[in-house]
Amino acid sequence: MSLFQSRWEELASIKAELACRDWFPGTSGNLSIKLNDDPTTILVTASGKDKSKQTTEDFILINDSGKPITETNAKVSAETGLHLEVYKRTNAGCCLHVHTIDNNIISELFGDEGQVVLRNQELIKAFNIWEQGAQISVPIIENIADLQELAINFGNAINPQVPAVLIRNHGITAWGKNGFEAKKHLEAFEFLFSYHVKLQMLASAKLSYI
Ligand SMILES: CSC[C@@H](O)[C@@H](O)C(=O)COP(=O)(O)O
Ligand SMILES: [Zn+2]
Repeated sequence: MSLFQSRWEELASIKAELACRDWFPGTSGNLSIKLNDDPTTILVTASGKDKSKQTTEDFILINDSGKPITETNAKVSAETGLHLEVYKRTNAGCCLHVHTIDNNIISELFGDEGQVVLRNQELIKAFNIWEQGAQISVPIIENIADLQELAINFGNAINPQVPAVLIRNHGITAWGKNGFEAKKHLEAFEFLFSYHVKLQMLASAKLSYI
């Protein structure tokens, strides 16, 4: 199997799994996986598609400027610029962007602080942080309509030690050195966000009964 085919299948399988979790509502979300460095080649999702469906036009091969390098009628993801920032600034091999209710609520709850600090959770070990009292701080940037400016702000917010950035009331972009690690990181962040949202809800429900 060629490298192109194996990366295509790897990304298609991640896409199918995330779709089963309902993480691509309303055609939202975009995914990418790197094939090569020097010159950089990346498979990225086509824009505006129903990401719960599998088609032969799901991914487009692009260069490090985001331009397709094979013949295609499809358009690259509107948020390709954000993926390129990740590949430029980290050792990522795969990058996943999803909109979920939990990541949107967390981004709004902590948006004014510009970060959310996650701590006291076993699953922090998914980020390869093993010490007692471990914590991880996820940057949060404002969502703006100008996607070029959004990509610049997103790139500036990247901390190579933390494999994700939240975009306020929009979604999360998480990455890893390969597809397996990117999905592991994304799932761990979403677990931690869901835990915090539910805990916060329980805390405020309890207060209102007192
Ligand atoms: C249809 S709402 C979502 C989009 O505006 C965007 O944020 C998104 O995640 C998907 O864009 P896409 O161009 O399909 O990759
Ligand atoms: Zn998006």
